[in-house]
Amino acid sequence: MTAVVVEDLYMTYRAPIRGSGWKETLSSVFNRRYREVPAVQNVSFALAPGEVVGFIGPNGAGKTTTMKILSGLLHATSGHVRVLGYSPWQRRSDFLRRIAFIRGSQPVGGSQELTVLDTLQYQRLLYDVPPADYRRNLDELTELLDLKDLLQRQLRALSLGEKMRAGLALSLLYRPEVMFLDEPTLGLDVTGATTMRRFVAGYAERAGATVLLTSHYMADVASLCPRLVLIDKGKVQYDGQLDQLAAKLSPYKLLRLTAPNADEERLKEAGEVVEASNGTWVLRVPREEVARTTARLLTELEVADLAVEEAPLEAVIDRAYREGVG
Ligand SMILES: Nc1ncnc2c1ncn2[C@@H]1O[C@H](COP(=O)(O)OP(=O)(O)OP(=O)(O)O)[C@@H](O)[C@H]1O
Repeated sequence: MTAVVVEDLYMTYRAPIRGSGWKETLSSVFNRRYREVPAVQNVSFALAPGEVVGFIGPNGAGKTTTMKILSGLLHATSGHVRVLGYSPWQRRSDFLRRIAFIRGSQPVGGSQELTVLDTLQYQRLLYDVPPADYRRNLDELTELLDLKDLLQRQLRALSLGEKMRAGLALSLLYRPEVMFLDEPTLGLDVTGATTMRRFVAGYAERAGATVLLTSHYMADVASLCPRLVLIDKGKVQYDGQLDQLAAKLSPYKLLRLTAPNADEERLKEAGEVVEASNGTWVLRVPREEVARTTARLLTELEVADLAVEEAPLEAVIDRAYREGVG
């Protein structure tokens, strides 16, 4: 059984055309015209239960639209979508109890005057969480998300990182089996983002949850997602393993070499020098020549340390966005 199935998904928004200037604005009130904005075109992919998959693409690629369709907030123009066997747009309560859609840009909705604890209790009633499960889950989430000092505070008084932790607790209180995470580390500091990643990975593993995650931060993708679905202009450009994408798009590897007495001119013959400081060099070497170049450097130089690294993921993804995956 697959957790999420998307086949031939299309979504077109109907956006009103508004004129500029008061005359045109007034006339567009009485004489409405619309234009069709294609957001998702022929998207297909499937997620197995327990898979954690990165859903990435440049701004406006169609990621949030797809997630809104998968969580039932939007009805697709056409195509076939199933999440845990349900049609999401029907928004049946038993479906909603098994999924969570968490957005870094709006981590907690509802009244901002309520305290975190009140909101959690309200959530318990809304999602019909049995009292014993509620207490157990709340204790666990309080510990893992460091919520103790936040429980009595009003939502409106929380920082972005604190709101995100509260938002996660609200969504995970009912133990969803599928999570759609839309930029969960948006605006978080380094520690906040690391906590978030660790928490998501831990929850997915413990609960066996399926996770589809969008992020513009490659550190999220690299640390959480062995598989990527890359979309651009509403179409899937790549669906496969992250490391295979890196191998395909980056014909180079980096050799990080510490050799205090090395001659830079000699190193330039081995590869392009991209960094040099205090006896440590980073050379960019064509992938197919890495083994030969490494062996040569080790025999010719007095090498204190040598490591072979993949090109940074940012560079790989930037290339995928600019030039396509091909
Ligand atoms: N309510 C709407 N009405 C009209 N067009 C929309 C609407 N929402 C999104 N779009 C358009 O649909 C396309 C896809 O938008 P979407 O928000 O899904 O992209 P995204 O990949 O999530 O982008 P980002 O990374 O910037 O959040 C864009 O061209 C966007 O302008």
